[in-house]
Amino acid sequence: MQPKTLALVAHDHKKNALLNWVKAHQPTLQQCKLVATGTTGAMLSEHTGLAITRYQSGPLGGDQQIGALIAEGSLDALFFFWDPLNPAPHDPDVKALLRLCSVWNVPVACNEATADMLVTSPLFLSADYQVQKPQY
Ligand SMILES: O=C(CO)COP(=O)(O)O
Repeated sequence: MQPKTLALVAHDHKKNALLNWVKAHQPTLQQCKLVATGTTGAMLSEHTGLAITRYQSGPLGGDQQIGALIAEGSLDALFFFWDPLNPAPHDPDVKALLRLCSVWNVPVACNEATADMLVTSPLFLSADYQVQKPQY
């Protein structure tokens, strides 16, 4: 069974929240393949030592690169602590990424509470469980 591939993304005002969340769940997360947008990935690996594949920074296309993983069926879940209180210049990319999660039935957590539930879910963690991809 392949390890699950998880994407970790946070806007600047949410990066500390994501770091704290990652530290709290590090034993589980280190069994997964982790990918992230550029600045988020650099910050998380610097402070946790986790191996994280980094894509471009979000405003430079990183959200779209993670979206491409979704479209090719290579992502098992997205943890995206986006900032509801500050506008992002690449808001269309943010919306597109969240939209693809709905299109492809990819679990997505946008805050700590949902992220806690997803990453501790026996269903999600079970080796046999595969998210059902819709047929188009
Ligand atoms: O902007 C982002 C997501 O939309 C995150 O990008 P960074 O991880 O490069 O800050």
